[in-house]
Amino acid sequence: MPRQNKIEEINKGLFHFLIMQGENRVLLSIITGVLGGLAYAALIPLILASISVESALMANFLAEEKVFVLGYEIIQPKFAIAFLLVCLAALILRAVSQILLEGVVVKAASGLRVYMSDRLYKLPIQELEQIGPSRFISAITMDVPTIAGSAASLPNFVINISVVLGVLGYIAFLDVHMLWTVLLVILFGVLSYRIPMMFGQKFYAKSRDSYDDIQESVRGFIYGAKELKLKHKRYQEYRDQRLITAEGHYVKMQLWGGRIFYMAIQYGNLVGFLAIGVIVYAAGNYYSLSNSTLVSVVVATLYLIGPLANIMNSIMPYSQGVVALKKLNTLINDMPQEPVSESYEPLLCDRIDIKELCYQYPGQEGFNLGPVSFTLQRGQITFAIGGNGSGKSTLAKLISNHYAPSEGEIAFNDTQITPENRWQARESISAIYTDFFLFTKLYGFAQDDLGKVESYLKKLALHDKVSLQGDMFSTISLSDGQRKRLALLVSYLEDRSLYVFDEWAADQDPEFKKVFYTELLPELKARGKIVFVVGHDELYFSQADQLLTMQRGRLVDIQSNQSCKRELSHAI
Ligand SMILES: Nc1ncnc2c1ncn2[C@@H]1O[C@H](COP(=O)(O)OP(=O)(O)OP(=O)(O)O)[C@@H](O)[C@H]1O
Repeated sequence: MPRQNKIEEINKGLFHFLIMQGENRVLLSIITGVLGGLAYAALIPLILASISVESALMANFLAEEKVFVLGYEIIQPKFAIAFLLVCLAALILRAVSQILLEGVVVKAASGLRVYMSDRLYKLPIQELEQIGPSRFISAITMDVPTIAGSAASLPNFVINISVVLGVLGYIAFLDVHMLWTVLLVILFGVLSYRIPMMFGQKFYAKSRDSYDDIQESVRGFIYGAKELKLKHKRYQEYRDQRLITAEGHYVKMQLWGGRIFYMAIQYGNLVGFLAIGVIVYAAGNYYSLSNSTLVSVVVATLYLIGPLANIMNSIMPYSQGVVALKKLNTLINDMPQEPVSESYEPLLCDRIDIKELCYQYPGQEGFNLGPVSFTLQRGQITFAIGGNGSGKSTLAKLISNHYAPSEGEIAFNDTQITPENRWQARESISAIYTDFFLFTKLYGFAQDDLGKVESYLKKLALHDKVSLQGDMFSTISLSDGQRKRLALLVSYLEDRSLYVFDEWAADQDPEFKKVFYTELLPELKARGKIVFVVGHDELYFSQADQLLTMQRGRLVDIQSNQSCKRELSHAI
C-alpha cells in the first residue's frame, strides 16, 4: 500500500494506524514485549523456588559442586545462572520492543506532518481561509506529538500486561482459588477505575478545544504586536479577554482532568495491595492455604503492583492520544480535497471567457458576487476598479482559479474550467495578491530561467539590495514595496499567459507606480499576456484596454480602450 494511503488509516484508530505504518515492526515489537514481560514475570517463581527448595526433584537439580565468584560462594549456581539469563532476556526483549516501536512512531509522526502539509496543498483556498491557521498549527504542533507519545507507550503497556499475565499464571500454579481471588479484585479495580478516567478524558477534550483559542490569541500577539504596543488599554483588554480567558479555561480543564487522572492512578496503584489484603485477611484462611503457599502468593501479588501501576499510568497518555486523534480526524474531515490532476501541463490561454459567474463565500450571507460576464484577451490589460468591498479581489481569485465559482463558468480559449482541469488552468497563471508570500528560494525554476534574474533586478531597481546566490535571494528583508517588486520578479520569471495583480502598486512610490503602469504592464501586454489588474490608480486608467467597474458584487460598467481614455481626460 502506498505510504500516503497508509497515513490515511489514521481515521481507523491509533492501533490500526500504527500497524499500517510499521507493518511487521509493530507486531515484532508486541511479540518481543510479550516475551520480555513473561521473562520479567518468570523471575518471581525463580526467586521463590530458589529460596524454598521443597521437592526431591528440585533437590536433585541442586545437587552440584560448589561455585565461588570473587571469593563468595554462590548457592544454587544453576538457579543463579538461570536468574542471570532471564534477567538478560527481559532486559534485551523489553529494550528491543521499545526501540522497534519508537522507530515506527517517530516515522509515523513525521509522515503525519507531511500528510497534513500535502492535504493543505489540496485544500481549496476558501476552506483554508475559513478554517484559519490556528487549527492547523495546533494539529501539527500539539496533536501529532500527543498521538506519537501515546503510541510510544504501547510497548510499556504490552510488557506490563504480559508481566501481569505471567504472574497470574504463577499464582494459578500455586493455588487456583488465589488466581480467582486476585482476578476478581483486579477486575473490580479496573472497572471502578474506568469511571473517573472517562470524566478525566472529557476534561482533557475540553482543554484541547481551548488550545485552539490560545493559539489564535498568540497569533494576535505576534501579528498585532505593533498595534498592541501603541495602546496599553488595547493590550490589557486583548490579553484579558482573549489570552487569559482561553488560558483560564485551558488550565481549569487540564487541572480537573489531571486531578481525576492522578486520583484514579493512585487508586489504581492500590488495587494490588487490595488483592494482598483480601488474600492475607480472608481468602488464605478461607481456602486453608499452607503458610509457604500463602507467602508465595503474597510475594507474587506484591510483584504485580508495579506492572499494574504502569498499566494504569499508561492509560493517561493513551486517553490524551485518543482526544488528539479525534481532534485531528475532525480537522482532516473538515478538509475537502481538490481532485488530483493527471497533468500539470498549462492550458492554452489566449482568451478567457467569464460567463454568468457567481460566487458566495461559504457560510456568509451578506455578500454575493455576480452574475458577471466579460472577456479577457491576449495582449490586453484589464483594470477592475470599484469601492472597497465591491468584490474586485474576489473576482481576481475566481479568475486565477483559487476560488471555484458557485455558478457560471470560466473558459480558457474554449476549454471550460472544471475541477479536473483546474490545476492545469493554474499553471497558466501568475498572481500577486495583497497577502502574497515570498519564498527565499526560487523553487520550480530551471537553471536557464535564472539567467534573466540579474536584468529583472535592475529593471525593478533592486540590484543594489538583492542578488541571486545560486537559486536563492541574498535577502528578503526589504521594505514592503521592495518585497512586492521581488514578487513581481518571480512572476516575470514564471512567464505565464495570465497575470493577475491585486493592488500591486498600492505601496509603490509615485516614481515606481509610473514605471509599473507605463512600462511593466505595457511590456507584458507586448509579450502577448492577458493582464488583469485590481487597483484604484485613476491616473493610469488610460493604460487599460478594458475597465471593469464593480459595485457591491455586481459588474456595473465595462468600458473599452477609447472610453477609458475619455474617462481619464474627464478626471484630469
Ligand atoms: N475571506 C473572506 N471570507 C468571507 N467573506 C469575505 C472574505 N473576503 C472578502 N469577503 C467578503 O467579500 C466582499 C468583497 O471583498 P473583496 O475583497 O472582493 O473586495 P475588494 O473590492 O477587493 O475590496 P478592497 O478594495 O477593499 O480590496 C467583502 O465585502 C466581504 O464581505
